[in-house]
Amino acid sequence: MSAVRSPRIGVLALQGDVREHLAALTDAGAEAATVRRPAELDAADALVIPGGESTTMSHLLGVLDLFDPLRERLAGGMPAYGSCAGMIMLATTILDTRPDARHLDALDITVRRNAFGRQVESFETDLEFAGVTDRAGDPLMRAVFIRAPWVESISPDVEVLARVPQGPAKDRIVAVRQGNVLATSFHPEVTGDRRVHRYFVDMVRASGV
Ligand SMILES: NC(=O)CC[C@H](N)C(=O)O
Repeated sequence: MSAVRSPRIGVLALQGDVREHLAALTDAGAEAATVRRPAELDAADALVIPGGESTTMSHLLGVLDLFDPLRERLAGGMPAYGSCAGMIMLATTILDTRPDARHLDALDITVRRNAFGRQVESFETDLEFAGVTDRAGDPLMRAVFIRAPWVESISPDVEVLARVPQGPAKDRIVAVRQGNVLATSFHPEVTGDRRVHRYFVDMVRASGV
């Protein structure tokens, strides 16, 4: 009899905080590995798409022959978590992007790129994250936003997990989930708080992959 194995979670390693996501996933109980080639995607049960520049990421996915296989895996229900540019890549509709940028259509939301504008391009705030900070004794979550998108609108089967708590962007949606797909406008990999990665690893386990 074999023990239940840890989920194998790939981190798309084209741009962004790849090492930080690998470390956070390992801390959260997953086996984590970089994904740069189709065979590495095949070997993963689930995928994290880090931040970066979504238009560049879209281009690189095409160059590396990853775009179509990734779209297919997502359409087949592979769990995925996108942070910042990763959220943009997963969405169905992007505002303020380049006409030639492609995206993965896995999350039925409209996202606005660089939505917070110049004055608050990068900022941090403490927020409520549904299913995480509302458990007894769990503190608010520190969220770091870097030229981040926000979610402008969602379809009815998308669950809102977090909103901006105060300031000019108060109540804007910054974390969502639809089935096996999770996305945050902010970067939990940089704070040392592993709760979002644990939430995702739990999602992957529950998906039965
Ligand atoms: N930190 C980030 O991932 C920024 C996202 C970037 N502004 C984009 O549009 O893709």
